[in-house]
Amino acid sequence: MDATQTVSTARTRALATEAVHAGREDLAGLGLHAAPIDLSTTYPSRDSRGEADRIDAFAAEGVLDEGPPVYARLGNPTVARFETALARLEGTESAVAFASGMAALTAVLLVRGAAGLRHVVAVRPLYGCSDHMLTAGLLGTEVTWVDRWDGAGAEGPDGGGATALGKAIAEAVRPDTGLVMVESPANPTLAELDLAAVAEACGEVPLLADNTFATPVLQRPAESGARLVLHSATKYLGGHGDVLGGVVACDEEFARQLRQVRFATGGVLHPLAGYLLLRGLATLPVRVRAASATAAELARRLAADPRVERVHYPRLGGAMVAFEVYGDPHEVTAGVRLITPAVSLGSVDSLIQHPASISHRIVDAGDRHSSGVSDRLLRMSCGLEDVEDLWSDLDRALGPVSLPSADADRRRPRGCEARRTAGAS
Ligand code: MET
Repeated sequence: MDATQTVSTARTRALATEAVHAGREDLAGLGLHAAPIDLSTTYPSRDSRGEADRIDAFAAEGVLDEGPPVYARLGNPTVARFETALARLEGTESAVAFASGMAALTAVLLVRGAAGLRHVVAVRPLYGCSDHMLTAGLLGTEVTWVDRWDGAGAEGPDGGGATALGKAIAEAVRPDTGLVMVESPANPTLAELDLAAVAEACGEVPLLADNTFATPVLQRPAESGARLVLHSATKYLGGHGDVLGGVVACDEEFARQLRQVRFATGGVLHPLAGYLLLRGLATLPVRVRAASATAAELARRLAADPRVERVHYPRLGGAMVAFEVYGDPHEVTAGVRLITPAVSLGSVDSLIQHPASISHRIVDAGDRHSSGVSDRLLRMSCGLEDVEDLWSDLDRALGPVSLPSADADRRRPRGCEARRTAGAS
């Protein structure tokens, strides 16, 4: 594979600088400013023997030596630039990009399944389709759910629940466990967990942390011991709601296996998507910080609003807010005019959706409820609009104040009290 794909995990430059320059270091030498988009599906060579050797090496090792990738399903130079940049931001050796976040998760499960390690330990809530893939055993996997609410009270990194959750995970691990999977902050409740404690509890089993909501701007799970960092790149990495993609940041050994699965299954990222994702990374720190400030302010206002029963906002911060209304949540999604009523997240414009109807519809209602996904929960992705305009839209959509007696303590935003400043450096 292209030499730029494997990078040193030691980052010497600040995150904002890497976001703009990683994966592009050779451009000036090429006489270019913007990254070139290579749309080739195949790559000519008059040396068939040489190509045979390179294909053998890829089949055995998941790595191509220098030179063109033979065929676009093995690799693509534009996509490789995005992979290099994302690996640098997450502080991992490598990254492997896919057509979507679900294609990326599929590849991870196939890698482990192929090694005979078909058992997965997972913590709810997870994104609805991830939950469904594991619950239904679509890829021949078997899942043991460890519910973060079960007796642990493990709602935050600082709670004693971290130990209980770690214990529950360690107890759930079997000889055929190939993966432990978590989200923090989780989709859609924004529940957090102590990634370092979970990684420790995993022992030798790789921990996959979905970092889609936090992004490497707020949190780098590899530094806490996660071997695999998953992103739906469709969200904050792309940042403009116009590109679908997924990526796994990890060590080079795992990356080689992922590339082999990607070649076999064909879930490749399109080069144009690779270009857009690379471009999206350049503004990631600025977008995430600006949208997070807006989200924190909206969380504060929602928490003080008598029409809102409960607000979920991570201690870590971030641009997502979830809240439970006393009234009909469907009326709120129907009532917004500036905010887009749509699933997905991470775009420059704000989106709101009802998880029980869309993102988590496919999860059994009982499992949704027991993992804290109430039918009255709304999930909002804050964009870059002015906070006052967003608030007036939400305020109008929430409708008239007609109250059950509101318990101020219940309405306090979870996590806000102990919220840390995002430490992106
Ligand atoms: C197809 S529904 C969900 C899309 C996206 N993963 C979200 O959580 O919004």
